[in-house]
Amino acid sequence: MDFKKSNQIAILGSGNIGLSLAKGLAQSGLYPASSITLTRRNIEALDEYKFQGFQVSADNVSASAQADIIVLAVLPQQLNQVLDQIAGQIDVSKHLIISVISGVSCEDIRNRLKKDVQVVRVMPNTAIAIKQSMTCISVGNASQENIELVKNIFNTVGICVVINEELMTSATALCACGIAFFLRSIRAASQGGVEVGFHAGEALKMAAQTAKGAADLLLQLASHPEHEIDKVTSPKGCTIAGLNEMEHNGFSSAMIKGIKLSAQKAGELYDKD
Ligand SMILES: NC(=O)C1=CN([C@@H]2O[C@H](COP(=O)(O)OP(=O)(O)OC[C@H]3O[C@@H](n4cnc5c(N)ncnc54)[C@H](O)[C@@H]3O)[C@@H](O)[C@H]2O)C=CC1
Ligand SMILES: O=C(O)[C@@H]1CCC=N1
Repeated sequence: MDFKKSNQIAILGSGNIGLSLAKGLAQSGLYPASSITLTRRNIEALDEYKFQGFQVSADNVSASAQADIIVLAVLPQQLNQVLDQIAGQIDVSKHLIISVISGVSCEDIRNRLKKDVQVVRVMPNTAIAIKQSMTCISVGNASQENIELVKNIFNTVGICVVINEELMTSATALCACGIAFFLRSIRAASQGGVEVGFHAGEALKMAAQTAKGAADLLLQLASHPEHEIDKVTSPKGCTIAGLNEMEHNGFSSAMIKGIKLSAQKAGELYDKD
């Protein structure tokens, strides 16, 4: 199968992640807006995207028939209805299915759709809208050519890694939910900043840039967090005082427990029947 840039993508379920993906793809230049069909039940909510050149539709069946790549981006509890709708349209020699749905295996989708259709499971995060997603991929039964195609797409809108499918719910917690966890940390830091004297707007900007700098220290220097922390904590200084106070209040423990619970919950979202 030869998927070219001009080929058609249908995103079934254009909510938060579906639209973030659409924005990232169009911004990347890999797929122009005109090659992407966005579906949802109430298409008036997509007027802004129609204006930007995306195709919009309430009809999953015709959108799937016209597409080469079908992205499943509805909630787990909405999936079976969508799969049953489009099953008759699936052409195994043409279609590639990309599912971003948490807790649903490639096999679950093949069992409901068509046994031999190629399905890849992908877990992006909302930073895909600005081409900064950490995306995990499990390749299912896809051909090497389609695996390369999917890797190319998700490397264009961020960074992707291929992982075993049994780790996909863990990836959901760490990377997809992770966006919310880090955003809440930044928000909390900004609230601390207000307590020590800054206006809310400037505190948020200062906290966000500080978080970005911390992440880039790790990414650009391939450094370990504790190595970088050791450089900040002067003996008897204010950093270690603040850091230890946070740890006494369960900072690391709260993050670890939250990620574990999210991963567990991600595995319980889909009811096959
Ligand atoms: N929000 C996120 O950051 C991420 C979400 N996911 C997964 O993506 C999926 C969607 O999540 P969200 O975007 O957060 O949910 P959402 O509720 O914002 O989006 C789902 C969209 O599907 C539409 N929809 C429902 N039934 C439909 C149907 N029959 N035909 C067409 N459209 C239909 C809804 O109107 C809604 O716009 C979930 O399965 C979630 O696990 C995966 C990675 C990240
Ligand atoms: O909260 C959720 O269930 C979805 C999956 C990952 C991010 N949002």
